[in-house]
Amino acid sequence: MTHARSNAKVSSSSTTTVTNNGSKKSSTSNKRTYQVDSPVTVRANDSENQVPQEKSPSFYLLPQLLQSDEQQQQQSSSSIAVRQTRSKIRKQLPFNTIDEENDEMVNQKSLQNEKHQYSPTSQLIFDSTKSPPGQKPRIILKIRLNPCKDNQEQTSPTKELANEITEALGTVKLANDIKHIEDSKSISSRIIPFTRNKRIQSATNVPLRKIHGAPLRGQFLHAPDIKINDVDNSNEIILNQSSPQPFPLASIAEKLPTKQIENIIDDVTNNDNDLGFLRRSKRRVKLIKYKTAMNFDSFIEQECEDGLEIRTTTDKGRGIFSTKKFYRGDYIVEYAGDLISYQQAKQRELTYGLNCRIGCYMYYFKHGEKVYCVDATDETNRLGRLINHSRKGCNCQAKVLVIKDQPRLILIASRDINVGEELLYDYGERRKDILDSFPWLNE
Ligand SMILES: C[S@@+](CC[C@H](N)C(=O)[O-])C[C@H]1O[C@@H](n2cnc3c(N)ncnc32)[C@H](O)[C@@H]1O
Repeated sequence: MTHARSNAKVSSSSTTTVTNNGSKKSSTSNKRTYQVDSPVTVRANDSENQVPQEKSPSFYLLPQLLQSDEQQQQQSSSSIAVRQTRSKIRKQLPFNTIDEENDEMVNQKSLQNEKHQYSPTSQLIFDSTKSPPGQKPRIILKIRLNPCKDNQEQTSPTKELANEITEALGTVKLANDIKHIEDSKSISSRIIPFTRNKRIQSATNVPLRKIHGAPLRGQFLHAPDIKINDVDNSNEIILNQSSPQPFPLASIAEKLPTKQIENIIDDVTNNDNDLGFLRRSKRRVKLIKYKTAMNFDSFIEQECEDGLEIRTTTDKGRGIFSTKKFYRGDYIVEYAGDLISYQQAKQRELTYGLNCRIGCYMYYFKHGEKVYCVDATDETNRLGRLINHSRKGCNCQAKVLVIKDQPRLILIASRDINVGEELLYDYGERRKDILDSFPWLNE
């Protein structure tokens, strides 16, 4: 980002609140309240119309996904094939998945009433098991609902959920074979990566869109701002010899460490002295391959800017403020703009430099061996470009995420952020002459 030019500051002392465009407000109508308290597992038969017991997480068989023994064996011998199959299936699901790499497909469904009194969440675990000889292999979609706090307005989630899945996938059959309950529990208890108080970020206002040909409902995209309660393990059953073994990858997944690859990207200004008077911020961008990258992918693809609003500040022009609580590690917003090469950016800088009214919205970063720039100079309705700088009091951090081979810049929360706080990140400028000229960069 260039700081040698003056910026288009909006100077106003009023505290105007401008919410982002209406699209963010759209799909909150589909809200319901459900409660399920004790995990009861139900599974397996072809009766389409039976509804699992009230207050029960349930298993659903996806018949169209059942494979032959031969296919199953082939898959067992090849983890790549397994991943491909799962990836294929994932694309058919009407909701996002996370943790794909670990062979676990956990989906979060947000179910909450309008006053946000309830925060039950279902987890959908995609569980492929190795079938015992003579039995058909199966793929199970398991839905587990966390208890909600209040007891009002309880309805059965399972039927509605089944309807929604059916709507999206075409054929889903409710499962009802109680005799396999213990096997299923054994499998699930080994596969479900329940983390204590794990929290999944919400973006409940994301409108209905189509991705991979399947409709995505807002509430399926991301779970609400809740903590997933500890699992009641009282019903956990230890896997016994006669139980079907968990799918190999699934059991390995438990032991896998979080796959986090961190590359501290060199300061791009280090090997670039030819910009002359056009100085750029020194930025250090962490490239992180998120284990939950799929989750962030959808935030980016849906242009999610939930929980943010523009306000005019007294001394920094416009700024972005939170309208909801963010937690450390949460996706905040994409620094959206034109992704251009270093050479193109140089050209644009020269043009912009001629006009002192153009502010600095160019974010340079190195990805792999290449230097890129996201040029957000054009006035758009995207909010990332309006986030101001703070060195000492920043609460966001820039990251590079690769989507479809393209580096994307996002800002995530570097600490918990309360409602009403201004979002700030460190522009990274450390050169003395620049800091002398723009003292606010030091603050
Ligand atoms: C990416 S823009 C941020 C949005 C900008 N405030 C606006 O109204 O368009 C960066 C510019 O905002 C201003 N800015 C950002 N952080 C600031 C700070 N801490 N103090 C003063 N000005 C700041 C500077 O003019 C900077 O060049």
